[in-house]
Amino acid sequence: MSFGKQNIWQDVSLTLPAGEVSVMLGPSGTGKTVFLKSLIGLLKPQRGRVLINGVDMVGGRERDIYETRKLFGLMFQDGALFGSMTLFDNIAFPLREHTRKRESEIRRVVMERIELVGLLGAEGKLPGEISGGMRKRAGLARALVLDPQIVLCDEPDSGLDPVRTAYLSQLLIDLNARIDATMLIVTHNLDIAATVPDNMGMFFRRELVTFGPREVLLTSDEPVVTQFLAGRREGPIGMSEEKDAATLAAEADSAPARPADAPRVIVPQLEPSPGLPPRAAVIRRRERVLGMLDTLPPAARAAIEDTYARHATAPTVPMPSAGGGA
Ligand SMILES: Nc1ncnc2c1ncn2[C@@H]1O[C@H](COP(=O)(O)OP(=O)(O)OP(=O)(O)O)[C@@H](O)[C@H]1O
Repeated sequence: MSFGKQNIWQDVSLTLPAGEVSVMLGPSGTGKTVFLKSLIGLLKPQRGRVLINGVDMVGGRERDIYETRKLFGLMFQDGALFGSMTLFDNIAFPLREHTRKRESEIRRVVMERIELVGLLGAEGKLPGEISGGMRKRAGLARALVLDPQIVLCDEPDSGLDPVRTAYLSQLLIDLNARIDATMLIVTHNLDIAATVPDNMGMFFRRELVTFGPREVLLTSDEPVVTQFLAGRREGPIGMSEEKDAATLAAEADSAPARPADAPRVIVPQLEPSPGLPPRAAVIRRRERVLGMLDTLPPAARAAIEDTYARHATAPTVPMPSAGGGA
């Protein structure tokens, strides 16, 4: 994928596991948003394919691409709401644009989604009258009105405080339990990364460094991954994305010795709130991941075996249900 002479990334190859939640990490400017836009055919890489239900979103017929786009729910960074419309009208917008549903049916769907994201009572407000967290949840509600099979969220946490981010994490997992959609979340938030996804990937140096079960990235020894997860200055990621070899060497000389291979603790993944159905993705993922164990690095394998050995008895991670006025 390039813009003029600027190469953003290349050789990106992955399959998003159906119905599972995946998170994409990577320093700023590595092309994560460009990647999301490529998935829906809004940006077209010079080479390669993006197959969604057999339709190539890069080289396919525009008509097919247009139809396939309806499978997606998109939540962009700022919620991308129309400032002059109430939350209700904002959330109803895709239904009015893309369907011939009657107003009474639109009202039913919109109110259901508003309840899902914990915004009941705020439907008559304008985007400017509510907090950033509420705007994000409204953006999520709007992404859900057309019953998407694939949900793409671009930095849903940006600008949220840690508590709101925790609510949002729970909301994303609850959503997956309810609608069983394939979800891809781009985030810089390490708490979301640690607790939400089934799978994780990372962009760096114009490529996809890794993509696979969460345990692979969370136990990875790749310097770029460990630096990112620890939020350290020392490492290959610099202020303008990449450090040169001389800076790295100087850093290595002056760096205090780090404790040798301190065991990495993998935080348990969030479970749906009480009262919700279990996530269908969990069962599918278990089979898929156990089937690929032999291909994974030893640390990831051990972590996965450990997770599944404890899973039957593991307590759920208690989180309050998403609600309240973020
Ligand atoms: N339509 C476009 N035309 C030209 N350049 C673009 C376009 N869209 C994105 N870029 C460039 O592509 C690069 C990657 O941008 P992108 O927004 O995908 O990064 P990102 O990884 O999502 O960053 P961040 O984490 O900061 O949001 C940037 O250098 C950006 O300027």
